[in-house]
Amino acid sequence: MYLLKTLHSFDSAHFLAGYDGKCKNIHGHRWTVEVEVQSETLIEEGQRKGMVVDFSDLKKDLKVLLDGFDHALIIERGTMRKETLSCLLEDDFYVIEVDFRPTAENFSAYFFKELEKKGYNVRRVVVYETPNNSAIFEK
Ligand SMILES: Nc1nc2c(c(=O)[nH]1)N=C([C@H](O)[C@H](O)COP(=O)(O)OP(=O)(O)OP(=O)(O)O)CN2
Ligand SMILES: [Zn+2]
Repeated sequence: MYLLKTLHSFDSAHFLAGYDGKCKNIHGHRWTVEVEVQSETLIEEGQRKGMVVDFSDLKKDLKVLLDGFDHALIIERGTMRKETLSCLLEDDFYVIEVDFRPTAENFSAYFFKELEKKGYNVRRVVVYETPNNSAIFEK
């Protein structure tokens, strides 16, 4: 089995609603996302001969996906008072609402599925919330 690995990072703020501790407050991370794709075989012809996928394509797709979250405030839908959210949006802050609690675990599953939608045979996605703490979603 061939495995290819690449990583990319983004900076964003989040908070864990209902968390009993400091993570209930809005705070930021430099999230680093490591992606592994797999294949039993290599491409046999053309520019990508001898490759699982072209690193350039994988890097570009991962960057597009992650850059969408860069410098955003990521909020689990329904966990911020409507008025507060409206004020942030009116003042032109970049806010993204997601349908999951924004933990490293949920992000790893989310990025895994998004990359699968783009056609990659994804083996594993690791999301580092800090250099020491990471969550993994794998097949
Ligand atoms: N299993 C998980 N546990 C926690 C997650 C998570 O995504 N998955 N997330 C958090 C918070 O987001 C928090 O920011 C992490 O804080 P902490 O563990 O305290 O990490 P630090 O490195 O910032 O800790 P210091 O002790 O301040 O260095 C919590 N748990
Ligand atoms: Zn956090």
